[in-house]
Amino acid sequence: MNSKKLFEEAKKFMPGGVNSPVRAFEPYPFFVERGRGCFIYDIDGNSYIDYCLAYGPLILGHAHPSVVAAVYKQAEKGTTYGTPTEKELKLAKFVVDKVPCAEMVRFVNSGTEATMSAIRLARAFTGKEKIVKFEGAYHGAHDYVLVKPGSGATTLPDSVGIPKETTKNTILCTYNDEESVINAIENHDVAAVLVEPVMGNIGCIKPKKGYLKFLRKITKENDILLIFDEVITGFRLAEGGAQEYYGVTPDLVTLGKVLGGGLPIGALAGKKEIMENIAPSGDVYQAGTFNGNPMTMSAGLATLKHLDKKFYKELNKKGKYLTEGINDIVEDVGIGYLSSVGSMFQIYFTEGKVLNHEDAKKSNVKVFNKYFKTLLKEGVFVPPSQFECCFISDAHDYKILDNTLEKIETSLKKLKNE
Ligand SMILES: Cc1ncc(COP(=O)(O)O)c(C=O)c1O
Ligand SMILES: N[C@H](C=O)CCC(=O)O
Repeated sequence: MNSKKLFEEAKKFMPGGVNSPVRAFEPYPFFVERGRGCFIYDIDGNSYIDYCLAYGPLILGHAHPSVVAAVYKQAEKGTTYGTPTEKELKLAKFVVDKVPCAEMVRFVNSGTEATMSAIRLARAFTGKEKIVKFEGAYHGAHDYVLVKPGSGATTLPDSVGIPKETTKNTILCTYNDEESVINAIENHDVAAVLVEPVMGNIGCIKPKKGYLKFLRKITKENDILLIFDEVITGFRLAEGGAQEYYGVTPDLVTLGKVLGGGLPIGALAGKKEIMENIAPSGDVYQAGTFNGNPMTMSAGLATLKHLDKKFYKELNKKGKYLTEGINDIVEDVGIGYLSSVGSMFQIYFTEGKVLNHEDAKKSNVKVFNKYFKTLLKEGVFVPPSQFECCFISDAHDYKILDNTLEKIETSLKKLKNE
């Protein structure tokens, strides 16, 4: 069966034919046969250079030999026990060692669980209920944060099925804008400011100079916890994530993606005095059958052992090479606006800078969709939405990057001439 037929069949058995909305694109998503290095192969015999990388986790590329070996070795010993293993301790020590704000860690199974638990913890610790979130930021698919979210929900109305009682405590602010945060804090008793330090679910938007420092200062002065949602940026921008990259230390961090080496994971970490409020040492309930799963811990450890300072220097150098190349193309051809940081990037089809959700939403989605389809035909897979972010892995070499630049140029020239 080919992808088209499988998708028709899948729609009969799974809502929309997929298990996460962003995966469904027109006319049908390709069904994957396998992945290797920077390539993903579909069941129809096509291969693509992959810049989606499963939405971020695959920093070493697909099926890295040391990750495969670690997972295989663990599988032979059992896949889950419901009782502690030394691997959890090793990964927790790794996080504490590398991530500036992390003194203790709780492993969960997804970024969604991580932010949900971090908010609960922040509310318990501060005794307050309101949280600030930014328009266009995505923190997973739970009720507290599905208010003007990014990612697959960007172009949809806010999800139905969420009680108003739940979201009345979620205060929306504008990213890269000081005034909206000052107003929110003046008018509400805020427990926590939750921010993606780099917005990675509305494309890719960097914090303007000093913005994260401003958030740190204003939260500290008002007894508000600052939570960095580093599900994307954690172990992506630097060993210590965005907090190391930008030199701003939050009170709590949520992690996921890269940390699990391609297996499902989430984590929350932070100062000991806050983290010790989590059960069983404290009264904030958090639990999970698969928390700290040994398969995930193995994949995480096998991945993180490659991620030292030298690794990020090289990865970010590749990021600079590719994005400078794209920027030149965008300027020469006269279409698109590139936004990037480290090994993360996105092209918007809009005039002027993209500093927040509103700017991003001005992008011409129809043009983006054409760009996506042309690139796919050329053998390059970027996430199928304007409001997702592209990633580079260690497996993308310079020859591949040059090849990608040629294909992006072809695709943008086609669009320009239409
Ligand atoms: C910044 C951010 N937070 C939270 C999440 C939720 O993570 P998950 O999809 O693992 O639940 C995501 C991605 O989905 C994310 O990008
Ligand atoms: N933007 C999301 C995570 O970063 C994409 C993953 C998903 O929702 O399937």
